Amino acid sequence: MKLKGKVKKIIQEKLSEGRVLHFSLFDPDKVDLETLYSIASKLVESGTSGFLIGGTLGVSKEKLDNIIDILEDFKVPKIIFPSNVNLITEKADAILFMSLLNSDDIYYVTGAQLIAAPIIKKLRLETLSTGYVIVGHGGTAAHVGRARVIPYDNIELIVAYSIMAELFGMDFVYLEAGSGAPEPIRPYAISVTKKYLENTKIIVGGGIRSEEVAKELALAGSDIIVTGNIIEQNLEKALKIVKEISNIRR
Ligand SMILES: CC(C)=CCC/C(C)=C/CC/C(C)=C/CC/C(C)=C/COP(=O)(O)OP(=O)(O)O
Ligand SMILES: O=P(O)(O)OC[C@@H](O)CO
Ligand SMILES: [Mg+2]
Repeated sequence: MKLKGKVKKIIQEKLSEGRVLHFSLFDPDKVDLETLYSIASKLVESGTSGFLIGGTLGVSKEKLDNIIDILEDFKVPKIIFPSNVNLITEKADAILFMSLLNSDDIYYVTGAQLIAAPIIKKLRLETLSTGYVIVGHGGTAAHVGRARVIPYDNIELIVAYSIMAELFGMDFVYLEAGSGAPEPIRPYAISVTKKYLENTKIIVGGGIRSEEVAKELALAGSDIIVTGNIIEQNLEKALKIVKEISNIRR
């Protein structure tokens, strides 16, 4: 189902009900196209609120388009999680229009966004403006994005970057520990950051592999929790995480 132009509204409505959202990340370089539909339907049944589609290495627009075609029927938004300008497709409902705020490479701060902006405008693709901030382990995204990775326990820097995102008027700040990170963003970092933000919502992802951690991050103030690897590695566990998050009311 096409949800273009309605994605931000859907997210805001769900958050205003006191809910915490779960987004499922599909990495086009890793998903098995044979099982994708059934995995997606189990995730939707368990309460996932969105599909993030994106990856760092090995991701082509063709792979991206194939995945969105398979996910088309689901009544949850298909949102591009871009690693570069080649991953813009009108098949998606929205794109995280993101800037890697702690990158040392201007390309990932405003360079890719300059190229992408006119294309996105022409395609009338809905944008979720996002300050992408890589913390801790960082993973492939940190390497490719030449991020000056913030230590897990440097709360002051995490807060400062999050305030930056808000002062830029961004819809979201995405606190990223990196795909497959050995440990996730600290709940304490979330709860402190939450105190400083009025409008910008917090997305957290990277290394979230248990219901307990997901619940802690949700109760600490995360608005959207993203899991990727656990879906690929242990679907049962992933579904438990989605259910745990979906049952939370703040
Ligand atoms: C706005 C547009 C079109 C582009 C912006 C591009 C930016 C800012 C990129 C930041 C740096 C970067 C490489 C981000 C990747 C984000 C992402 C898709 C992470 C998930 O990647 P996984 O594929 O799960 O990680 P692995 O490759 O380690 O599996
Ligand atoms: O794959 P995981 O470790 O769940 O991370 C999700 C996302 O934050 C990766 O960019
Ligand atoms: Mg990948």
